[in-house]
Amino acid sequence: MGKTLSEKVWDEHVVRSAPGEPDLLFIDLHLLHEVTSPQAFDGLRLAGRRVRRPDLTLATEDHNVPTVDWDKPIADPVSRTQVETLRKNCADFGVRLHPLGDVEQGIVHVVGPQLGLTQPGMTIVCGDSHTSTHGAFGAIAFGIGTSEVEHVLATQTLMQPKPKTMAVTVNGSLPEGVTAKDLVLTLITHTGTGGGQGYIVEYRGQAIEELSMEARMTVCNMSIEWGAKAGLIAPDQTTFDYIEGKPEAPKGADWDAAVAHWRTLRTDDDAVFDAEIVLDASTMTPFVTWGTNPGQGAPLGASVPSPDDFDEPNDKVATEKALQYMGLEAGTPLREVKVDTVFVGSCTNGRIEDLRLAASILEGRHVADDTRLLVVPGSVRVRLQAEAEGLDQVFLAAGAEWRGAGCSMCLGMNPDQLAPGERSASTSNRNFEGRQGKGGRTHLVSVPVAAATAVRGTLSSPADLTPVGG
Ligand SMILES: CC(C)[C@H](C(=O)O)[C@@H](O)C(=O)O
Ligand code: SF4
Repeated sequence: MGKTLSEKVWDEHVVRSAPGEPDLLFIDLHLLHEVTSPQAFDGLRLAGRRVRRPDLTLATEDHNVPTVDWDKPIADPVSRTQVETLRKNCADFGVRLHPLGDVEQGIVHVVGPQLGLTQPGMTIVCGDSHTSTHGAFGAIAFGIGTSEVEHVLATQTLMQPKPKTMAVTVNGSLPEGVTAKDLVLTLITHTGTGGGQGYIVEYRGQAIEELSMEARMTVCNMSIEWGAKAGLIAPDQTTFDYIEGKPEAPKGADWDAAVAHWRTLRTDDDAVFDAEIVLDASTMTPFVTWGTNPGQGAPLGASVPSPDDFDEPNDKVATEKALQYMGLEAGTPLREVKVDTVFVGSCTNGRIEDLRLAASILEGRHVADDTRLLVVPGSVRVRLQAEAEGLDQVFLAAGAEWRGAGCSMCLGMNPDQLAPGERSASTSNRNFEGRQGKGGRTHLVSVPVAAATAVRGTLSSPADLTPVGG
C-alpha cells in the first residue's frame, strides 16, 4: 500500500520507533518567539545544557511588540520584559534573532517562509499553535508547548505519537472574489472546531492547487482552528517558484537536488487516508463569523442565526451565549452589522498579496465615518515591499492607519486592542471572547470583506461597493 504525503515526511524523520511508544522525530526547523520560550531557556540553564542546533533555530519578536514608535523602548513593562528576555536568551545561547528594528523582524510564521527557511518535506515546530501555516509548503509543522520547546532546544528532537491522516478534498474552483479565507472559514463551520482532532490533514483538489502560496498559507494557518494537529499541501511548481531565490533556499546543484526530492512528496495513488472530507469550492461565497469560535460562521449574505436553528442542545446554548457576548440579535442580516474597527493583518492575512488585495479595493475610496482601519504588515519585508509599491499611500489616502510589523490586534498582548464592546472585522484567525481586547467583539473575515467593510462601515463585500468614480 502506498503512503500519504504526511506519512512520507513523518517516516523520513523518525529517529527512534518502538511499539506502543511515541516516535522520536528529528526537527528540521525550530522557530521561537518571546511568549513561549522564556521557561524553556530557563530549563536549559538549570540543567546546564546548550542549544543543540542553533543553526536550525530562529527567533523573532512579534506578539508583544508595538506597531508604532518601534524605535523607542517598549512602554508596557510586561511586554518589555518578554522581549528583553528573548534577547538575552538568544545572546546567551547563540540563537539567531530578528529583533524589533531589524529588517527581517516580523510574525514568526511570515518570517520563516519569506526567508526561504520553510521548505517542503521538513518537520517544523514552534511554541505557537499557528505553526501549521508552514504546512502550505508540504512540511509537517505544528505548535508545541513550552516543555517541548525546551526538549527541542536541547536535543533537536521531539517525541510524538503518529497522528491519523485525513484528506480535505476541495473540488472545483473558487468563484471570483471568494478567497482562501472564505474556503477555510466554510470548512471550519462545516466540521466544527473539533472536527480535525487527532489528524494531520492534507488539503488537496483543484481549488487548493489553484491557490497561490500565500493563500495556501492562509488555509493551513487555520488548521488548528478546527482541531487538526497539522495541515499540509503537496508541493508543486507554485511552491518551487515561490521558494526559488529566497535568501535561505538551496542554490545551484543543491536546488536541483532539492526539487527532485520535493517532487516525490505526494500522496501515492493507492494510499489510504483514515478519513476524508469533500467540499465543492464553486458553491462558496464570502463567509464571516458571527460567534465566539471560528466554527460559528455563515455566508455574508445570511442573517445572524437563532439558537432554534440548531438541533444539538450544546449548539443551542453556545449560540445563545455567543449572541449575547457579541451583542447580536438573531435574524439581523449580517450585512447590517455595524463595525467599529477593521484589522487587516496577522499570520493568516498579513502578507504582501493580502495588502495588494486590500489596496486594490481601497484605491479611490475612503474609510467610513466612525470606522477605523488598521493595516498591519506581517513583517518588515512586507512593509517595505508594500511601500515600494505605493500601497501605503493608498491606505493613508483612504484614511487607514499604516503600521509596523507584528501580531498587533490579532491578540491582546500589545497596545493594539479593542475597547470593551467594540466590534471588529478582522482578517486574523481567532474570535474568542476577549481575544482582541477585553470585551471586544470579533468577526473573522477575508481581506476583501475587511476592505469593503471599512468603506461601508457594516459587514460588506466588494460587490456591495459603488464603483469608484460612479
Ligand atoms: C501566544 C501564542 C502561544 C499563541 C498561539 O499558540 O497560537 C498565539 O500566537 C495565538 O495566536 O493565540
Ligand atoms: S498573528 Fe495572531 S495567530 Fe499569528 S502568531 Fe501572532 S498572535 Fe498568533
